Amino acid sequence: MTPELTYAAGAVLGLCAAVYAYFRYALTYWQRRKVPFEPPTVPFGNYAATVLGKRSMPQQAASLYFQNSEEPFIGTFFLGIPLLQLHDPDIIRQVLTKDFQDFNGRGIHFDPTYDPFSANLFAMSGPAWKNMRVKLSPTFSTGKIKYMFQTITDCSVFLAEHITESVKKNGGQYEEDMRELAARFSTDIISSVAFGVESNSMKNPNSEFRRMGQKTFEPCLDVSARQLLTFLGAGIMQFFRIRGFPADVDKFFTNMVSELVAYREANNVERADMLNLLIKLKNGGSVSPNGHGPEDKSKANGDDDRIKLTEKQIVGQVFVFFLAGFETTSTTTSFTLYELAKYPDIQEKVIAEIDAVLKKHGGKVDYDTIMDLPYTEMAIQETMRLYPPVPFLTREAMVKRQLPTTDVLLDKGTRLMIPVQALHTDPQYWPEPKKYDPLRFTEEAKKARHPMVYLPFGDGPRICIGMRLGLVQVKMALVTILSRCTVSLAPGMPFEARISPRCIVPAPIDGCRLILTARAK
Ligand code: HEM
Repeated sequence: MTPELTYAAGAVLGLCAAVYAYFRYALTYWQRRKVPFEPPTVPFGNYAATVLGKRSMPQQAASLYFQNSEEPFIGTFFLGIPLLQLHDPDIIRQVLTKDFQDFNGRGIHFDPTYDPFSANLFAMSGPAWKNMRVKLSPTFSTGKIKYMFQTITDCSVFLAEHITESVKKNGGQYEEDMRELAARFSTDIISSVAFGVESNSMKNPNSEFRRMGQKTFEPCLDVSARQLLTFLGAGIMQFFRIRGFPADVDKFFTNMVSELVAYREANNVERADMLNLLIKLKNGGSVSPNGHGPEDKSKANGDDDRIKLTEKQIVGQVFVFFLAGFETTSTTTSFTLYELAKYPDIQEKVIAEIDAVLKKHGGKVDYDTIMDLPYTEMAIQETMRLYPPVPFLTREAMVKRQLPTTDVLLDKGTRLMIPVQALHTDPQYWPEPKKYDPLRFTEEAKKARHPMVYLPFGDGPRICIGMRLGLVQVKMALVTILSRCTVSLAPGMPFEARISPRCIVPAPIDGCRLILTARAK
């Protein structure tokens, strides 16, 4: 071996030893703080199974939870990064609500200096988040959802036509992957209500919008790695200047929004969509919470309420609406249909309720019809218990302080994680947790349970801003489909869904293939 090679080999060995020593020390973080912890390994911490693609991040968090369910919290690591996993519902309540001020960040990737998309409501923290949340909240009020309802109805016409034509063409019965169909339907809705653009995904499964949606959620290595790092490895993203989304997705949305903004401003176009409201905010106004109406200048509170949105900020917000709004609702729709296909007695009750409500409202599907479906809503809630579209929540300690109700001192910047999927299936809160039973969500049953063991939309001031819109979308899809067809499992579909170990949002490995049979009229 030449002296140069010997030198290089020594340097590499030295570097490896230094990295190993760093990890060994970093991984004693919780031990040094006397926090109960699950023993980590170098270099993946407690998430080796996730990094190696064997168990998704929420599946691994659930596994850590059930190994330590008697502990109110445990110290874990993603790579060398400490992550405090909370189990006790009282501590979770304090963090999400009462002590929110000190835990208002998500601790996820946020760096607009090289990744402007990261400057979105989901990722922001502190006063900037609060200011943006105040500005955007009226966009999701009941009045605004009623205002957008016609757009949602228009999209459901395409879904209805697709189903009616397909059953007719196939002699009254046919097979469809409802996961894909629900994704196309929710892509149409969200692109209309967010951008005022007809994505045409119902008619054209290869539409640009649908392709972009697939690109952001497909279970490939690139997407999985970006998602994992976005949530758990913000520092690594920043260090290597990795963007949250592939460059072509970024470019597609940025170009589209700037063209739309320029066109609407030049032609004074007003549309019933979120972009319209964001353009108003860009031009210095606030928006009234109830309906389209004129800008509500009386709401100005004198300080930051009058700060204008920039075009980049608009892009970040509409993109996060698209992202947060389409996969969550389509996942919920398709898993609800899957469970109803498995349990015909529950399906019958949902259909009977839909029929009765349609009769009561003269066959019209308007906002009031959709809000008059309590049993269907309970079925949806039960679906989100078993398959929470956002299966964990994160928060960040914004100051050095105690973990609520304990004497554990948290450093500023400590990441906290709430394993929603695990809480939703813990037998101490949910007897027979695997059983699909909408009656878990009667008013009495809900009152009897700790509210923090069911968190499909999160809780506290950062609760999902699109919750009402999301539920309207899911109910609209169910009404449109089940008023026309019944559903049953297609041959070969497993009775217990196998969930992909590569995705953060629960994705069934076998898809959601169902048989749709035209209902006798
Ligand atoms: C079934 C449908 C949906 C589910 C299950 C869902 C779930 C969630 C969850 C769990 C959070 C985090 C809450 C927390 O940290 O406490 C969240 C945040 C958020 N969601 Fe949703 N979501 C849904 C639909 C939507 C829709 C339709 C939109 C918009 C079009 C939307 C936009 C957002 C945004 C912008 C945030 C960030 C809020 C903030 O940080 O202030 N979501 N969602």
